[in-house]
Amino acid sequence: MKINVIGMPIHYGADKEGCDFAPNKLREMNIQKTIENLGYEVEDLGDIDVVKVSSEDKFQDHPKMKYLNAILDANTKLAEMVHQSISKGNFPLILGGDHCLGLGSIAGVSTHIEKLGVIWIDAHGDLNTLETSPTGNIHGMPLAASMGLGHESLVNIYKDRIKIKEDYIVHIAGRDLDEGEIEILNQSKIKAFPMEMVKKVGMTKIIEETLQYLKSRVDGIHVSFDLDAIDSRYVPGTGTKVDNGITVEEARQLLTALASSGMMVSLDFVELNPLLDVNDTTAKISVDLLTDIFKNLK
Ligand SMILES: NC(=[NH2+])NCCC[C@H](N)C(=O)O
Ligand SMILES: [Mn+2]
Ligand SMILES: [Mn+2]
Repeated sequence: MKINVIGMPIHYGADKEGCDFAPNKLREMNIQKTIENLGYEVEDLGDIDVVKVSSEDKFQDHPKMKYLNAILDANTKLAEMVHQSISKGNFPLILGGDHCLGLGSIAGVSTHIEKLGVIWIDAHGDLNTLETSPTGNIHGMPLAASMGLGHESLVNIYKDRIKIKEDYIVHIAGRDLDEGEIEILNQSKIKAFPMEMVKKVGMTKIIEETLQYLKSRVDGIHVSFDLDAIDSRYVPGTGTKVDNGITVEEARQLLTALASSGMMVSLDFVELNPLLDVNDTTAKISVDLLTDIFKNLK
């Protein structure tokens, strides 16, 4: 299997500079060589071209969603690139960038797999719509949009249709959801394993239940990993840190188990912010986790 690295240097969804530097940071840290050394052929498809918008103009396209058109444009290009990658039988590794890129990656993967499962690993819900969002930051909206909730421009990005079925979604490590997101989650068919449940039953059990749940329902799984799922004390280099999260070891256990399930078809690795990082701690954790994922990928 060939791996395609796709860089998405975007920070508009977070409205905070820094995560746009992450794809190149990971390249500098030899992510390609590291994966090649595991025996894979790796082709880096480069970066998605993200148009420049001045921060004064963030609300120019919509009064409640920041940088809307630039985000739609970049994610449409990302969706096409992911689509091409999977068409060739390759595995797309999408390096963020902020989590708005889930819009594009899921749109691209979902053109190939009718019953697409999504595992969203995140302290946040990313289940806001423009009505519920307290910030107008689009990185808080991609999961809702992918299942058909929110502004139609986000929902219908790339292809005019809903991208994933609610009951094919598993959410893990949530602990900082906005009021409106809690309502959306409770009314949805998403299978959620919030942080308190991870603490109570342990990661081994969460992995077992996640895979058991999805195996009978879906034909392939897209994993969307937000670094802030990890406890704030271990990951200084991410933009919306939350305490009481999973440990680095738990993240490794989860990601390697998903990789070895034989069902993972694509991966988002998002919200690394090199400008906030301390001595490259978070960048090193990122390379380390990615290495272990590809060591175990089946
Ligand atoms: N991908 C993320 N880190 N999302 C953080 C979202 C934070 C908050 N819920 C918002 O909508 O603004
Ligand atoms: Mn997120
Ligand atoms: Mn998050």
